[in-house]
Amino acid sequence: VVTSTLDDLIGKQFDFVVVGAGAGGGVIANRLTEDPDVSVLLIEAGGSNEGVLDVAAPGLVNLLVNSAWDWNFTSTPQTALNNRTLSVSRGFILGGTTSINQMVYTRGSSEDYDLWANITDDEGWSWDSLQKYIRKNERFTSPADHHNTTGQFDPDVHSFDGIVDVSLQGFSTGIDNRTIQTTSELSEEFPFNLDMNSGYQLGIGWVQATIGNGTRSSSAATYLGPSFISRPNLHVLLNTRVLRILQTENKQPNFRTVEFTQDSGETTHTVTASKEVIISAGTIMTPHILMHSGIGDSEELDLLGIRIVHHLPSVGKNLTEQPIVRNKWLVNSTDTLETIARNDTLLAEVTEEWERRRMGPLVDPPLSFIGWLRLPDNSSIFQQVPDPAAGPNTSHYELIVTNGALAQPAPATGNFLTFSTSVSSPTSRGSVFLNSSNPLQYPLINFNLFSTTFDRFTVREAFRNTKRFLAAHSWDGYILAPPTNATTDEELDEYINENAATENHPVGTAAMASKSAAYGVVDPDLRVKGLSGLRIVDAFYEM
Ligand SMILES: Cc1cc2nc3c(=O)[nH]c(=O)nc-3n(C[C@H](O)[C@H](O)[C@H](O)COP(=O)(O)OP(=O)(O)OC[C@H]3O[C@@H](n4cnc5c(N)ncnc54)[C@H](O)[C@@H]3O)c2cc1C
Repeated sequence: VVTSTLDDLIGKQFDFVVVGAGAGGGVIANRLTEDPDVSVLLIEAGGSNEGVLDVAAPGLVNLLVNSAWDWNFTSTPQTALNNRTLSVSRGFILGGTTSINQMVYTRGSSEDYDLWANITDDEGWSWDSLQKYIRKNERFTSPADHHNTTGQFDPDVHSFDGIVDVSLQGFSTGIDNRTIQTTSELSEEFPFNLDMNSGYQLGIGWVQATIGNGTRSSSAATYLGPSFISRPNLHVLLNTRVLRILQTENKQPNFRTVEFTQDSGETTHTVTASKEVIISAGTIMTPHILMHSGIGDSEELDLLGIRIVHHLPSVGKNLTEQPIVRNKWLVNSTDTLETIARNDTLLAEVTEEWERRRMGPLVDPPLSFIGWLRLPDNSSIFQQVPDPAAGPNTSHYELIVTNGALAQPAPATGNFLTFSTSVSSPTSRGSVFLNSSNPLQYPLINFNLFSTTFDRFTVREAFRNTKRFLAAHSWDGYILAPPTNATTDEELDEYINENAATENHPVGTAAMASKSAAYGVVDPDLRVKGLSGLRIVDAFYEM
């Protein structure tokens, strides 16, 4: 049952109540209801994804940021970025952020998972242990144009019978050959990687995206899609905002009661799970709900007049984000994204092609290659700070190659090539904290971007390295002008400070730590430390 009407649930009892239907919530509600004797209520603040063209058509993804499907959060002023505030997107719709994201299917490096296992003291989080779940999730399918994909991925590291569709690019772009040629021309610094999802991520390779038949394969379309949603034991309540989790019995510390509203707080209701509540509201809203429930740093919550029920100081701390700069080169071509974006007739034509045949430029998100790269081992930064990457085969920065400008709306004139550079192993940490004791008010999100010398050094070097990539012969005659003439550290910093944004990959505010660690929000079984009845399943990260 998918409903926005509370009356549809009258008389029903739930073993589990899951808060938030994004990546984490969709999976957990689906897996729990595999057992017909287990009943689940999944509560989502946003509305249905049904029939939303911009969500379904991958090429329209840039219209989703700052739309009605986005929570539209804003960060606090970022000191290192000329005090600019940054927009923070999160999906406000069934499927959560998987309904508005860029769909890139990135598993990460095997060393990242092994670090989780190490820190949590739980082998279950290692790369090898997680393989069976990674495979259960993935269904690798043919791209929209059904081209021959030999040499573009490694079938051995994929599964072909999971739940979420994954495919390679389905519409080739004018820069594909030049990019591939550069990986042989400059193979030492920018090697081709046949499949960056093998556990060995370093190099440049073809993007794999959570797309099937040219259509977004979100958690709403898959785990909560037609094959599962009619289960009589699965209930989804839309347009419902969870405010707090309440202590169920006066027996501390059991939290199984969820308080919510459907009319901006005018009336509130509660539902109690007979077994457990699972919060899957994401990196921004999970700590927000916990803190309003009195679970957090007691001194800090006291200042807001929130009654403390469980002192857990790590809640909302450790916010980790990957800063990105979208570097835009002016190019000598009209075969780029802006040609379609600024011509309404052409846009209507490609939209019709997508609607009728699931073909054409709208079958892909606006990127065709990704690179995961490291600073050289002898970089001067490593004389000042230890290498923060999870291991020697894990990247420090990411390159994202787009055949056009990513600005929305498209620039009025000119054609572009964007090489976005992002710090993939950032060391800056920020926090999510409350603005007031009113759970309907948005929290204060402070990423604290570029508060470390490592992040600053890496973003500068990533830009310099990108310039070397584009100086290869493969790009002869293509590039007309660089995004900036900056070359010194000071000049580059000015450019970065005006142009850096968040990559919308925040993690860490409900961090996982070992059972014995005094810090962390959840243990390796995802139970909130020191409480019973309450787990967190969303974008976590180790402290
Ligand atoms: C623009 C953009 C592009 C991205 N691109 C990529 C990409 O290409 N590849 C990739 O792997 N990742 C990408 N990401 C990140 C990725 O989508 C997220 O990391 C992931 O979806 C996080 O999953 P989650 O379950 O933690 O939270 P979400 O998917 O955000 O789910 C949380 C859900 O909880 C709901 N919720 C929150 N608060 C409440 C409340 N109080 N009451 C009820 N419901 C609530 C939300 O509405 C939402 O549905 C991108 C993100 C953005 C914004």
